[in-house]
Amino acid sequence: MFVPVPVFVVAGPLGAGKTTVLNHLLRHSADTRIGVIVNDFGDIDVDGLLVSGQASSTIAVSGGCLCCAADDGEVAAYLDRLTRPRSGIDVVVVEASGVAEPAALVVKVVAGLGRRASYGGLLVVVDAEHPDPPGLPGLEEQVEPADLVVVTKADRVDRSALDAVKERVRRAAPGRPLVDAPHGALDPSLLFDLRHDPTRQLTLGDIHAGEHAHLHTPYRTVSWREVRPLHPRRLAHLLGDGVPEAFRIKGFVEIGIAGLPRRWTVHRVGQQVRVTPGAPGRRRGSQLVLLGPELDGAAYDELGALAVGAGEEPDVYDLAVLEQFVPRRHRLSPTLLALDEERALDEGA
Ligand SMILES: Nc1nc2c(ncn2[C@@H]2O[C@H](COP(=O)(O)OP(=O)(O)OP(=O)(O)O)[C@@H](O)[C@H]2O)c(=O)[nH]1
Repeated sequence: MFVPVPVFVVAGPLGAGKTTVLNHLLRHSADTRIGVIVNDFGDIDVDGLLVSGQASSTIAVSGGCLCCAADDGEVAAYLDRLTRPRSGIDVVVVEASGVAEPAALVVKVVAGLGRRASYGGLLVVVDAEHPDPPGLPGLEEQVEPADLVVVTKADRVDRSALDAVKERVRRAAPGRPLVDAPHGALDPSLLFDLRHDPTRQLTLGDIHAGEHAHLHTPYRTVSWREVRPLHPRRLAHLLGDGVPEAFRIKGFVEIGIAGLPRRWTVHRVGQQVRVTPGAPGRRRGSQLVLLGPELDGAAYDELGALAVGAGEEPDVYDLAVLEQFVPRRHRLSPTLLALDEERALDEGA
């Protein structure tokens, strides 16, 4: 019997943890073959690179928001491609960009289903630390159309703040399942067994299509590439608070210290900064995307100063400054500094 391929939408504001949840699902979905459509608002396809290699098939769409795509057929064409019988895909997951309006994206997806796909439901990711990022629809508006609400970053807030966020979710999306997903750890069956309640079917009328564009208007994006290695201390400054207007920074960087892992993945969400060794893809150099409602060209001045200059040689002390943002288990500088000290003692003896 022919069974249409369910299509799930994963949405939530910038940096909430959508890609982290999606990657967890991809790694823990056993034999389920998952096709993914990943949408990045910036010109550099960061999320696409972070999920590709794990999904059975990935379509990455960058440089704009799918929910505003002028061409209604765009989503339909992607779904058609992923659900062709020979692709063998069991489930499709669409990851929204962080500035998407979830309801508007769902309408686009439902309109693009065709005969081989069915709408599975909407998972909305809520960041317990930043439930209302600047310039984006508030928490209530985000979760109202959800079929499943997932809370991330409980580890970043105290109990009362977490309870307050959950209480807001319960009021805005009564009766909808609400679960924690620390570092993206969501049981895949919660998503794949989801049944969308058709009585809550959204229509374009519901989302006031005419007003929809306003939600994106305040958000600006700066996409930046550099082929020279970056200076770790200056990068740390930029990620810390060098461009306070950038609510979100993400991408891959190459650090200029001889003999050390050179490519890193970086994330900033509000005040949370995380840098981890390694980066997907074979592209050399650094690629960063900055997003924020107040962002302007001044960001390029900070970015322009990041590369290691002629005659400069960043050392392990510079690395240590960047490593304040690296999880303890990945830090190299404590070992290198201890070796340095030992060597100095030996030489002094
Ligand atoms: N401390 C902590 N960090 C988390 C958790 N979940 C995700 N993160 C981190 O939050 C940052 C952003 O996560 P992403 O998954 O890239 O967020 P996103 O929603 O896909 O981001 P955009 O696509 O830019 O909107 C990354 O550094 C993640 O490691 C969590 O539960 N706790």
